[in-house]
Amino acid sequence: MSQPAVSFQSVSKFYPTANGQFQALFDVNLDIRQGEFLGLLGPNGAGKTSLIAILAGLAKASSGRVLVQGFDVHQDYAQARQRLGIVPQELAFDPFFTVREALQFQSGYFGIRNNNAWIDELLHHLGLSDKANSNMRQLSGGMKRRVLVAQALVHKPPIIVLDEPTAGVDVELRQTLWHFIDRLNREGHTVLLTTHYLEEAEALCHRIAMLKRGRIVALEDTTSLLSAASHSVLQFKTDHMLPEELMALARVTGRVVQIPAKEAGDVEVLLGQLRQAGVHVQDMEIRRADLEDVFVTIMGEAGANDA
Ligand SMILES: Nc1ncnc2c1ncn2[C@@H]1O[C@H](COP(=O)(O)OP(=O)(O)OP(=O)(O)O)[C@@H](O)[C@H]1O
Repeated sequence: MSQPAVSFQSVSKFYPTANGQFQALFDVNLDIRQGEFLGLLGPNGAGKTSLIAILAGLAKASSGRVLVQGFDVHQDYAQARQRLGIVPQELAFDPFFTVREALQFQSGYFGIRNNNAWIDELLHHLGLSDKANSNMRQLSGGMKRRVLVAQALVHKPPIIVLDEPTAGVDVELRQTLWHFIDRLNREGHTVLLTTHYLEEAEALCHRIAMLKRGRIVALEDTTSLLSAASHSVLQFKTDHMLPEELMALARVTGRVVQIPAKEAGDVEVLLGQLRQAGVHVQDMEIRRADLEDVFVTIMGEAGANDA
């Protein structure tokens, strides 16, 4: 098998806190294959940002190591960093640069001169061509986010790392971004994505890693993960309170209730329970489990005893 694009090897991370050491990552092992699109999912505080900060060389693992195409992110920092394009969560720019200057500056950081042809292509694909000469401070938040993506890609990195790139951005940018990233992935770039938008992960990622309280609790092809979750979901709307035994199983968002059902017989039982409790059900449907259902199930099961 060829060398992984990224290899996390027994990575642990402790943070000093007022109450002593806090362990954020526990012996994480994860290989990202060359050319794959891997989704790293986990609830708030699971350790995703810590893992990416270690990969980016911004934080040091307390133990273990991370290799980028065989280069250690600490010992061989420059070679590892050159291979990574990291789109960070937060927006930080020099407000006096124009968009093009910011991208030229970033190219210079990687020792690349005369990068204008690729910069033009990036601007075009990210819908920024008409902003090339605008000052960074004149751009909206969504436009700045596009520049962050362009900056991460100026040196055509083989590995693209996106840390919640679509948090709080509009549908148009999401579509532009995914179209472009998907194309780069098909051209051979490896992509690591963290996101809380499970629909995006389901649509884009070949493989999903799930992290819970600093441990990998699932690592599987997206399709196997979905087909292994053989259950269906009974979904309906209601204005009534559910009986306690169903409340424990259900995912409730406003008026929408979703309850896992393994077989057709279960649906009948559930409907019987609802009728008996006087719960009036509207817009009922039975659908296949999606990644969000799988995520909720795995997060509920995994490490339930180590809280
Ligand atoms: N500098 C720090 N000092 C102490 N604890 C920290 C520090 N950075 C992170 N943590 C803790 O480590 C754990 C993992 O945090 P991390 O930011 O990596 O999670 P995350 O999965 O990225 O979460 P989110 O989805 O909210 O961004 C959390 O419990 C967090 O409080």
